[in-house]
Amino acid sequence: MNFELQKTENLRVESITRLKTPQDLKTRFPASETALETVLRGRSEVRNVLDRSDKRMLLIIGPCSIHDPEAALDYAKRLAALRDEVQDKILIVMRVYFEKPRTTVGWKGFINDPHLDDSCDMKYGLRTARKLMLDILELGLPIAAEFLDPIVPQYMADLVSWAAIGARTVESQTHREMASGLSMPVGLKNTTDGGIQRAIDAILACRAPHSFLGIDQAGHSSIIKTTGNPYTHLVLRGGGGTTNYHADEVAAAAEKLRAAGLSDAMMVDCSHANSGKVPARQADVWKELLEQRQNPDCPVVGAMIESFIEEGNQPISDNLKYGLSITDGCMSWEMTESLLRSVVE
Ligand SMILES: O=C[C@H](O)[C@H](O)COP(=O)(O)O
Ligand SMILES: C=C(OP(=O)(O)O)C(=O)O
Repeated sequence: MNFELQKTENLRVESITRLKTPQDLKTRFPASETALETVLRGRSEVRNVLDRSDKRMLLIIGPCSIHDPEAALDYAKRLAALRDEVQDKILIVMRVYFEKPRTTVGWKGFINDPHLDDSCDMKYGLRTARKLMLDILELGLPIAAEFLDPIVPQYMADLVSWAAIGARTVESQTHREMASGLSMPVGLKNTTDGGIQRAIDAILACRAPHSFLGIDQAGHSSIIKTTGNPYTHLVLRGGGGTTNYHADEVAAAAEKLRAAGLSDAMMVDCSHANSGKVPARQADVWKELLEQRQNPDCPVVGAMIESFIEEGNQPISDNLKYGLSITDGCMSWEMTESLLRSVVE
């Protein structure tokens, strides 16, 4: 065999397509003063909740994933009005999730495959995602996102007020490094087996400075040096076939955080394993959290709910129902409104 003639790289790569740089996209879709004010106010309010100087409950709420920008903006308009109604008691930030981590394979979210047909038109995905975020921010509604691909934050982290590192990536050094340089507070999910130690390790890792490889605003590969992110915190989401939002589980998690020298201020995801992925059960989790918060020492400062216009979810098809999730099931808008209004009545 003549090894000299053998190709040794890209043997399994079909194509590589260049994209606009992050700077180009931002020039094409710049943030207005109103949008930037919404981002900054959102970040500051979330930090105040985590520091407990703002006693309101933080609520990250919105669809499991964005697949239809029109329906997402429709939802955002309703949520912006509800946010104003409940703002004395609840600080609402909209879940605007464009990236989906999968257990095995599946649709990876709007940025990766915006046309839902495996054409993976990421040019359109990045552009449309940024445009939708700007439209939502114009409503005065701050945005929460999960960051999965380490390149994506360069294109849109400037528009995000709270970010998540998910249960499937919380142990990944790449994601911990990324979170150490993000400008907004970052919630670290417990792992899918329900264990919280990896998330606590992640908080410690994200708070430290790191140096790693990434891209700059011009798209050049670069050495990124970060200072560490002090607003990294735990998000309990259940797992391993069980929940972890009950008072004794929250107290045990708080104890572990304090033992690690961390603040025990944490959030609870009412969905995922905590709801057994039954959308309406999120309401039971939410109500129990409100009860726990009657105790002034309760470490739960925030919650997450997956909510959209219609209740439930649907498989991807050519005939999608408007306002219905194509990933995990969501609580309906009707239930969302009545659940949140009942807190201020
Ligand atoms: O939040 C959404 C899902 O729980 C997550 O993306 C994993 O989904 P999967 O187990 O269906 O792949
Ligand atoms: C994937 C998500 O959550 P988790 O990482 O907890 O599974 C999510 O919130 O969309």
